[in-house]
Amino acid sequence: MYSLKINRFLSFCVFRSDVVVLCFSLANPNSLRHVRTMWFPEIKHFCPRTPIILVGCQLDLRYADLDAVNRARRPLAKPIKPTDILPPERGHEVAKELGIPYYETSIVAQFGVKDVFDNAIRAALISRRHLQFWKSHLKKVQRPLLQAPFLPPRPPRPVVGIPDPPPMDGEGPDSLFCQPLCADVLFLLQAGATRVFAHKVYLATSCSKFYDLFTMDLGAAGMEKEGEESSEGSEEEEQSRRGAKEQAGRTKSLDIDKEGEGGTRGSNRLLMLQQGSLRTSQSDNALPARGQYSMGSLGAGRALLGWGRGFLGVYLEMVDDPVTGRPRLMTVVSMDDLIQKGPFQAVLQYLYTGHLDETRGDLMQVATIAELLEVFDLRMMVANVLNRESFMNQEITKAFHVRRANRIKECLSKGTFAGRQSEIRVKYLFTSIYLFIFLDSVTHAEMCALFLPVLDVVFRLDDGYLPAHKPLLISSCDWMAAMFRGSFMESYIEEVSRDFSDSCFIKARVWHSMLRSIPCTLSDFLGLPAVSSSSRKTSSLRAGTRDQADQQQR
Ligand SMILES: Nc1nc2c(ncn2[C@@H]2O[C@H](COP(=O)(O)OP(=O)(O)OP(=O)(O)O)[C@@H](O)[C@H]2O)c(=O)[nH]1
Repeated sequence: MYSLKINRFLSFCVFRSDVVVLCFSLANPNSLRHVRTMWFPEIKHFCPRTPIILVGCQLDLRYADLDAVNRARRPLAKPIKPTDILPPERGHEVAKELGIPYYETSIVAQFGVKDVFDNAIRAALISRRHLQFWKSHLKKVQRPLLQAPFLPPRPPRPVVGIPDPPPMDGEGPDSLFCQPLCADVLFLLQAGATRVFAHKVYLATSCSKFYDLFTMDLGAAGMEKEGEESSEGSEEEEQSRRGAKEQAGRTKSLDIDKEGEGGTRGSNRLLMLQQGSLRTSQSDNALPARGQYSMGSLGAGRALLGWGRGFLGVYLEMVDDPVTGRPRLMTVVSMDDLIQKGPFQAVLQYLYTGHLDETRGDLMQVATIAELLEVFDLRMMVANVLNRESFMNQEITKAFHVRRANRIKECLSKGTFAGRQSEIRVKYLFTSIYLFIFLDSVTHAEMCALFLPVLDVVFRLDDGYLPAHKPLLISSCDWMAAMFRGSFMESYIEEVSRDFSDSCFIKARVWHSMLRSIPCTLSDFLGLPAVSSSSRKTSSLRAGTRDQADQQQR
């Protein structure tokens, strides 16, 4: 009965047809089997001369998420299994066996429908040409053509799972100070015999003295001027000399170890700096060889006489990184010979962490240096220890962090470093991205926004550039630390463009993985207008490497 119905149907539909398009589903192997065993023989039986083309439908299901497809189907519909999906070869094999052309289509992907109709027409016209061979307009008709392959849709991005980093409990900055990876400032103590590496971003956010020092203009012109004045013996020079003497006198009065020739050597160096030379103690064997810390090669520097007690001069120089050994441009600060390494390191450590090792035997020297650097809360901590009131120091440590945060907020509200539109934009980029990384720390985010001059890494994202601070990233994130420690290319890549001559670039994917998020674009992610390629070369970003820019200009 069933067969009879089909025969009637076929004889009705196919009779006198020009072409038959025989379809099956690429997600149903039975439908292809029926093509070969039932439909093709039946059609051939009723219309032996009618051309047939074979069409595999629902091509998109070959690349689709079948779970999602099955969920969207009717509840009682038979679910499609991955084994149901037919590869292209199966259709081609059957078509070859039957001697007919083969095409694949998808309505959903809008693929192949035109191919089917174009080639069905060709097949029909070719068939007609056999019957009406004298008709000239049929001579140029082509046979059905091969179908161009389907370009599968791009697969979804793989989900990269990264576990949460272990909690650092404030040890990050401490260990960074002890192992100064990516240091960008070098303190020369004891006429260069002792070197202490540090990170500007930590010092500048905790101590206004260092903030002033690192944001100081180190133009060579200033140096030359000082030199000229020195040779001319002007009034200002006299005043400056007097200042130097007073300074030396003040320094000598400090309760710091005065053993050896420190005082004399310090005075000599003060005099040399006064005369406009930062080639401190070239004759002093304690300084590194190769003239590494003379400012001859870069020429950007300043004498700091009269600027602050304990400081002799500051200049830029290429210095080998203490961890990776690769040369980096660093700010070299010559300190007075009377400043001892141990207490000075204790002060710097406080500026990183807000903590003081109360068991130290040199607390008096620590207090003295803290006073020199105007770190008065540290001085108070020492006083508390000496007065057996060290229980109060916890509050001072808390206040240290709060005060730092407040100071940064105050600067933000005043618009420090936010002179131009592009700078403001960069500032907000900073804030957002650091908030994302240091989820628990608003302080970091805001201080990054402020300290454009100490930027040292630029992330290249899909739709813009994001400058940042390596020390903060390293001390707060193990992966960042691993990346910059030297094992990865990112730790030593230098310079992709002249604007970021001390920068390294990291691929957006790395950054996205770090954030455990795959936003389309940075601006989508942050809800901000994108930083365009033109605006990425803004002066605000150049401010990140202002030192180098000054250098290049000169
Ligand atoms: N994923 C996918 N589904 C398709 C495609 N073409 C048709 N379908 C689905 O297949 C089912 C049947 O489609 P129809 O066009 O009705 O097929 P038909 O052979 O004409 O069926 P009848 O009208 O019952 O004769 C519908 O649920 C369509 O949504 C395709 O290219 N891709």
